[in-house]
Amino acid sequence: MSATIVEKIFSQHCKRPIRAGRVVMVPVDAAMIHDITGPLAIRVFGEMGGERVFDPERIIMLFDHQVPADSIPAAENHVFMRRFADEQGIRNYDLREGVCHQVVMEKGKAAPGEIVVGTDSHTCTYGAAGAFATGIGSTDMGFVLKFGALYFRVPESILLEIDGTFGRRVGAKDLILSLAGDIGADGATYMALEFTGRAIREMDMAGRMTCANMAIEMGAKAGIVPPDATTWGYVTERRAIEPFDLASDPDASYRERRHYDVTDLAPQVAVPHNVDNVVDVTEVAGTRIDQVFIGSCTNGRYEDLEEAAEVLGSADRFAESVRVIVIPASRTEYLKALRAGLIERFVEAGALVEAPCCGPCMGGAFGLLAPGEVSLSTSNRNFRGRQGSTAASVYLSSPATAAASALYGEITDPREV
Ligand SMILES: CC(C)[C@H](C(=O)O)[C@@H](O)C(=O)O
Ligand code: SF4
Repeated sequence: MSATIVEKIFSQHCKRPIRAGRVVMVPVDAAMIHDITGPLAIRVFGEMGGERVFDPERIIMLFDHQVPADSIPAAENHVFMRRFADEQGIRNYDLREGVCHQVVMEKGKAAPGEIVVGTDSHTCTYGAAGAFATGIGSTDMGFVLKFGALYFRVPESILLEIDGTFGRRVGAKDLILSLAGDIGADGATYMALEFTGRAIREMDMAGRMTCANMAIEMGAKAGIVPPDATTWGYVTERRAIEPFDLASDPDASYRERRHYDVTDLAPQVAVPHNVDNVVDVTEVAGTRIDQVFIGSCTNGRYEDLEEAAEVLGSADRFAESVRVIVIPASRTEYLKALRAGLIERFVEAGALVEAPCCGPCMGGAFGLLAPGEVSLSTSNRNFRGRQGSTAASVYLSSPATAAASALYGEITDPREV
């Protein structure tokens, strides 16, 4: 019987054929917790009588939302989590390595065919590695920490066939914003989005991560890119694993099949205050902005910084009227950008370059907006109040559009720079 890639992943974990709609208890291959959601998960683990975690090697703990600690309660959370890591022997790597999703991917902790959970909604990012990855609540995570397994209702899938080739300065972020605009913030609720087609096949891992990352912005349980040579190249560089075939059967049963072509796609912008409120950049060009944020688990990779630096070109400075905040998503990405001279260019041009963390993305740590201020951000959410005052406005775009806009102090079409 034919199956989607998601049904195959669940079937392999259950060792019997499983189709969408079934509720099954499955073992997870890895579990990620961070500084905001981790403490509650650890407490639930304790309340369940948990003494030892199911496997310290499969648990990834990271600090990213509030680092360095921006309040005494945040510092207390960090202490609590460090103590738990020591007690349990959770020693994957430095807790301050960077934004959780970037770190899980770059350390090879998610691989094709695996099931990975995390107490963060953008855990779906690891679908770029061909894993079924999804965000779960801290209570569920308490159970996972103890038992290494969780109940799932196996989701139906929507097949996205994305054809064409991107125009100059248009890419993965523009695609995923346009999909959010078309499908809507709740258009894929509890489904898996399967990304296929030429535009995806030709996309690098950074772009695939940007796409999978935002599956949740359409309500999806997961986003997944069937593994190909690009995926295996990335994963085998990071862990010892033999490539194998894993793809949906051509006659698999989908909830829906949708076709798109990126050839004529313009740079996209999500306008306040919803991610699915998406327009071509030309419709909002000229909107004055106070802050630009280039970073986050959506667009804080080396490739994103390179895209922004390319738009900056040989210009002396970003516009005086704009605060430009650049945050590489991890220490590894930071070092790559540093060694390539990108960080130097951003600092010369007037940007504030911060150490890897979530930064202003969630308005948690710093970079907050005052009432009436406007931000353009390469992150994934522009909800009211997300980056500070509820009377501020957040627009979302690609790194190229963000850099072009930072140069002129207003939303700018990067194709014109
Ligand atoms: C803090 C965390 C629970 C949250 C999430 O789950 O996504 C955050 O990362 C976000 O982006 O809003
Ligand atoms: S960078 Fe933003 S979206 Fe990503 S995990 Fe951090 S707060 Fe959430």
